[in-house]
Formats: sequence, structure tokens, C-alpha cells
Amino acid sequence: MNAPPIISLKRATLKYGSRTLWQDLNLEVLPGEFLAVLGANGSGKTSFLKILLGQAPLSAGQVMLDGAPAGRGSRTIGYVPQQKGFPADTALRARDLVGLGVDGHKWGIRLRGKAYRQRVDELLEQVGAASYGKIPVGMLSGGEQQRLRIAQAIASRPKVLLCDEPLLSLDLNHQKEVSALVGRQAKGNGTAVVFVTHEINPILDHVDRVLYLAGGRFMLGTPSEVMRTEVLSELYGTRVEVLEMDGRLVVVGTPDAVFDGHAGEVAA
Ligand SMILES: Nc1ncnc2c1ncn2[C@@H]1O[C@H](COP(=O)(O)OP(=O)(O)OP(=O)(O)O)[C@@H](O)[C@H]1O
Repeated sequence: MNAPPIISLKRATLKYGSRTLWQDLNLEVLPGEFLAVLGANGSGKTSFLKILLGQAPLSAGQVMLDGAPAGRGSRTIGYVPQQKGFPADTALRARDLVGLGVDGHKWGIRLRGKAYRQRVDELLEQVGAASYGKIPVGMLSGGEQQRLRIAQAIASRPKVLLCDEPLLSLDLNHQKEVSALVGRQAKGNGTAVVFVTHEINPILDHVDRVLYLAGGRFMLGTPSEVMRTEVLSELYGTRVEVLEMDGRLVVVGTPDAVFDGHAGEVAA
């Protein structure tokens, strides 16, 4: 029997004033599924996460997480917000940053002592950060810091992990490592992942489906269904090319123009 969806959007529409970011989005994300959200600057990727977090209301339609309206079950969600590196003089140790994700649950009773330390050790191990647990986060590389943010986000064993551009400013190797870490969280732990990114290539091996946002429209499907010249040309309403070069996908010719409308799910 299939597990019920952990994220469900029905005829979801988001507008700011007269501007439509998307409309009539029907989407169900299953436990363990990895959904990439792609699109140009300003296409509404972060807004999509805010809707799932319950931090912004839909203009129309419905969004449910784990059977409850978004925003009413925050312990179900782990969130890696979009951010730059910590300032070099940040004194907080790596393990204390991760510990912030462990603390504060259990209805306000702080889980301290041995159980707390063990859980932090386990999380540091899980993200490959055990060797730098005692180092101040400001002294760590961007990739190391990002691993810690993910450890913090998964500390409460969330059913849904939302990541907003977690690969920004990482070099290629770190991009791959962080992608693999999030991929393991989906496939190994059954966490549904929603991963906002500009760049699909580092996560291509891990992605099940892509939600591609552009100019008030969207396309939803597997990477091979969506990342095609004819599909993205239809979405953008102008000719764009999807080229495959050395196993990488490159989208060429995307316009900046904003327009309203509705696309839909790519037929399998
Ligand atoms: N509360 C709001 N009120 C009005 N407009 C908003 C609001 N929040 C976001 N917007 C606008 O909606 C658009 C989408 O913003 P959003 O941050 O979701 O885009 P994005 O795809 O994440 O962009 P980027 O890749 O640059 O981070 C932007 O033009 C933004 O200015």
C-alpha cells in the first residue's frame, strides 16, 4: 500500500497584487520523495517554501502538511533557510549550533545531559562533521557550515525537509556532498525533501520530480520530462534550449520577462 502524501497542494494559487506567481498547482509529495524547485530570480521559489511553512497564505486553494493545514505542525518540518556564511568571528561551536535543533522540543522540556550529547554526536556523525564539532562555526568553510545547518534541521527527525538554496556559494565538490547528504535523508530516512535551487546539476542524481516556476506558470514532472527544450520553451513562451554537455544540463536563452498564466503537469 502506498503511503499517504506528506505534502498536498490542491488548486494552490499565489498572487501578490496583480502578479500571479503560480495558479492551480496540484501537487502531492510522498515520504522519501525529493522535489527540486527550479526557476529564475523572483519566480517564487522562496514564496513556495513560505507557503509550506505556513508563513504566507495562499491566494486560493489548499495546502496540507502531514494531514494538517500548513503552519499547524511545525515539528514535522526541518528548514534550511537561505543564508550566507556565518561571520568569521562567530564563536558558537559547531556542536552547539546543531544542538539548537535538538533543544526545545518535547513540549518545552530541554533535553540536556547525556541524551542531548549523544544526539548531537549522532547528528554530527550523520552529516560527516564529527571531526569539527568543537570548532567555532565562523572558522569553518561554507560547505562545513551547510552540513551543520542540515544537521540542525534534521535534529527533530522531521517528516519534511525544506532547503532554500543550500548550495549557494559552495564549490562543486561541496555542492555534490551536500546534495548527497540531503539525498540520503530522503531515501534513507523517508523524509520528503523540497529543495530550492538555481542549478539542477549537482542534485540530478537525487531528484525524483522537478517543479519549474517561470513567469507565473509552472511545469511539474520528472527531470527528464521537464528539462527539455520543447517543455521549457512552452513554459517560457519563447524558444529556450536545454543542452546536455558532459552529463550536465544547461538551459540557454531564458528571458527575464514576467507574464501570467497556467501551465501544468507534464504528461508522463
Ligand atoms: N510579501 C510579498 N509581497 C509582495 N511581493 C512579494 C512578497 N514576497 C515576495 N514577493 C515578490 O514575489 C516574487 C517572488 O519572490 P521569491 O522570493 O519567492 O522568489 P525566488 O524565486 O525565491 O527568487 P530568488 O531566486 O531571487 O531568491 C518577487 O518578485 C518578490 O519581490
